[in-house]
Amino acid sequence: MSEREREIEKLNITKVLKIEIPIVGMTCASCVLKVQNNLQKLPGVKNAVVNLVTEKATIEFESDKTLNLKDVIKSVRSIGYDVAIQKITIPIEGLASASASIVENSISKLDGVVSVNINPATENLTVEFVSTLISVDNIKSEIEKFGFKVPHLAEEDVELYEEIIKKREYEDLKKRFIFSSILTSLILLDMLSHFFHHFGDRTVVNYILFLLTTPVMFYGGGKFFRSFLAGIRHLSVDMNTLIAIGTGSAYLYSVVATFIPSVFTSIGRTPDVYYETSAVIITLILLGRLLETRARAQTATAIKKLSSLQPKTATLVKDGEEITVQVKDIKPGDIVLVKPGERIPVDGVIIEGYASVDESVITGESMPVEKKPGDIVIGSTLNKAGSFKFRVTNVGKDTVFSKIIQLVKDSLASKPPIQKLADKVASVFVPIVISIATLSFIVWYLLGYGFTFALMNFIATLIVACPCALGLATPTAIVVAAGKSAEMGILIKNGTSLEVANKVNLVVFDKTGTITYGKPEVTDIIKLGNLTEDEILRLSASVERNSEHPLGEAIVRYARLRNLKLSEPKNFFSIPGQGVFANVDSFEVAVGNLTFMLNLGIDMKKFENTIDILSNEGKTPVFVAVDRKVVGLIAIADTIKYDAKETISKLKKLGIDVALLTGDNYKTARAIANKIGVDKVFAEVLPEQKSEKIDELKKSGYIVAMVGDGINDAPALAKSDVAIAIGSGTEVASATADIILLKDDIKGVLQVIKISSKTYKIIKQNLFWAFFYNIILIPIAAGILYPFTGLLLKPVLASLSMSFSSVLVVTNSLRIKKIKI
Ligand SMILES: Nc1ncnc2c1ncn2[C@@H]1O[C@H](COP(=O)(O)OP(=O)(O)OP(=O)(O)O)[C@@H](O)[C@H]1O
Ligand SMILES: [Cu+]
Ligand SMILES: [Mg+2]
Repeated sequence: MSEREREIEKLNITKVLKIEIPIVGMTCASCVLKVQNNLQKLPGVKNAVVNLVTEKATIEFESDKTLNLKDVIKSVRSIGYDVAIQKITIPIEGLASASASIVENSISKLDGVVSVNINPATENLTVEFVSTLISVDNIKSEIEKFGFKVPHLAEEDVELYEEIIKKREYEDLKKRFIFSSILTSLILLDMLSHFFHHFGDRTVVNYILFLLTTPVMFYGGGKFFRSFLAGIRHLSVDMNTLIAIGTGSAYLYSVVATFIPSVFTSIGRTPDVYYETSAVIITLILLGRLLETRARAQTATAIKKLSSLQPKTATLVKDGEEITVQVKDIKPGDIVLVKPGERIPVDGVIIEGYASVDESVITGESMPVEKKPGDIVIGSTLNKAGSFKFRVTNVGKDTVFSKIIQLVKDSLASKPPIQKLADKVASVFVPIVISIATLSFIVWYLLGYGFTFALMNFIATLIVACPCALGLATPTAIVVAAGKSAEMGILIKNGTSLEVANKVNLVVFDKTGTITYGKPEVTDIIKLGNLTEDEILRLSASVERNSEHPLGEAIVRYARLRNLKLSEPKNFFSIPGQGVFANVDSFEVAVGNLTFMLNLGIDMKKFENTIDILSNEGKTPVFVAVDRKVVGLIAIADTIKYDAKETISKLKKLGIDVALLTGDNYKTARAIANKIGVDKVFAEVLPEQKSEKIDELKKSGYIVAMVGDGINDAPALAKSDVAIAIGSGTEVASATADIILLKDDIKGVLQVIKISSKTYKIIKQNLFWAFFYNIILIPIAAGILYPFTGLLLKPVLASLSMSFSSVLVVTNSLRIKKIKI
């Protein structure tokens, strides 16, 4: 069983619920791990994944257990981080103190509500809640249940709220940075001028430096120390530990030297101070975080843009009148009017009028699609011209567009294997670094290089080793890649497939509906007996009426086109991969391929030539036998997709093998394969054998991407290493696939492979920078090269390079946006 099959099975057995919680205050890979591990310890939690870029924890838990939000918050807070909690104050008219407690009670029981507080004096209700779990509207309608009137609240959008928190955090960071940098420049000014050293009293200077540095430490770097202290209580270490120990040790030493210099003078040492080291490091780290936050915000722009495309209001037609309503109030069955230039609010079926719809938000294809009554329209797509009414089918979370956004968001909560490895390393990294730094301090001190020298190496080692970039390496790349591909109409459901897609060396294409448009048409009718063409067609179409096979549909359609009157088939049965059989009028009619005819005991020798001629043209010959006698042959052909040939030659140029997999006869398949430049053809494969074929290919050493329609080909897709479902724009969720191409052409396969290899390359570069770079610099910072070359890494340089490495990693990830395909 493949990992995916196992996953599907797992999902079926115990129903797993998933919630998303926004977390604030995480800075690095070890923070992510700490939060993850802590959440995982909560009872009932099956899995917790934290994304540093979206700053969300996705918690999966068994549905028969309830997850207490308070426990989640407690668990997050206990290690020094916080859940982003939104607070809203709602004025409620006539809230008597008697009913107040009832309202308070029922609201506090809602999922996602953290606390409720009623102030009877001001008639205000204050609710703290987690915006990913409950909306202001939910709270509002709960209050209204008790008959209170809630005034119109400012349209509080969940996404928007997250922006506000992020912005507030950013502004806060900026304030701290500006404050620290001013004080730090004063400190450096003093250092450079040596003014006071020449003219002033040394202790006075130290006092001034103390006064300048202390606010930098505890206001500027306050967060690092708070998280450090919270971490100590749980014996957990992270980036903050390194920064706090590094800058704290220099600071503490200086404080002692300033206030009780006798401690040092008594053992014959000068009471030196290192205030500037601490201040500069803190300021540089703040600068790095500031730049990184800015770059990080850009990584998710594509996804944000996607969410912002959902319209807020719509025109509802009710009793002949047009009223403007909120989109969230629309229900299935409602009739909605859409005018030119408007976005279609939800999914539905046109009942009146015509439209020319730009579906690029879904498919990435900007050519408008013409729509008429009976056609499906998808919410959030743009009506360019024409105005129409449609009946609503899906609203809210059920719309295609919401499902797409959800899939994109889900993909951000998954980690590719390469990151799991990095996580493992990160979890042991910090304690190891602390040991190395301590060891280097002891060694240098014992070797007699002096206290200052030992201390500076100690600090430099701690700071340069900070793994903050490690936590950004993968998620930033994945967020950019997910956004970029969504823009092109590609949904990558998980990080693993992104990693595997990059290693694929064989792409297997299903034929019907994948290489071809899947709308086969009758091209020839050949008489092989006494019946007329129309009679051959009428009898076969009468049988195929009951078949759902595209070939059958083509025959029926053609018969209808010729206005033939079809009969009712009796005793219908179909044999997958062969054909169909039924009694029509007084005849026994069989319609199917050569195998089917042979199985019916019909001698087919004399038709071999005809079969060859048609097959070599890429047509599928379908025989019609009446009372076990072949009376005719219907040739059916499907159009090859316009971009098949080009895409396949580009895939081959990348060194990837390409194969065609079909139930159709070998010659027809071969002819089509030749037209598009495919060498490997697996034909006459019965539907249930397709997955065995994939298995076989995998065993022979291929890493197989299977491209199919996601519905008929589900078993074969499930077996492949990377399952790519094509053109299932409206079936987003049902498709068994890792990657969904929303557009009905096959270029997407090439794009997927290019995006994944680019992303994977960037992730590898990022991990290298974030990690090996640290590993190389740690020994240098610890002073290993000093005895041979005199090379050392000053603490200030160490903090520059650490800050630089996270900015570099994020900026590098942004390069995925620019990929050209
Ligand atoms: N309803 C039918 N009417 C006529 N022929 C049929 C029917 N069903 C199957 N066949 C015959 O069996 C063959 C194999 O069918 P199958 O559904 O396995 O593959 P396919 O649809 O032709 O191709 P692909 O595997 O690429 O989807 C068809 O090519 C056709 O010759
Ligand atoms: Cu760091
Ligand atoms: Mg088929």
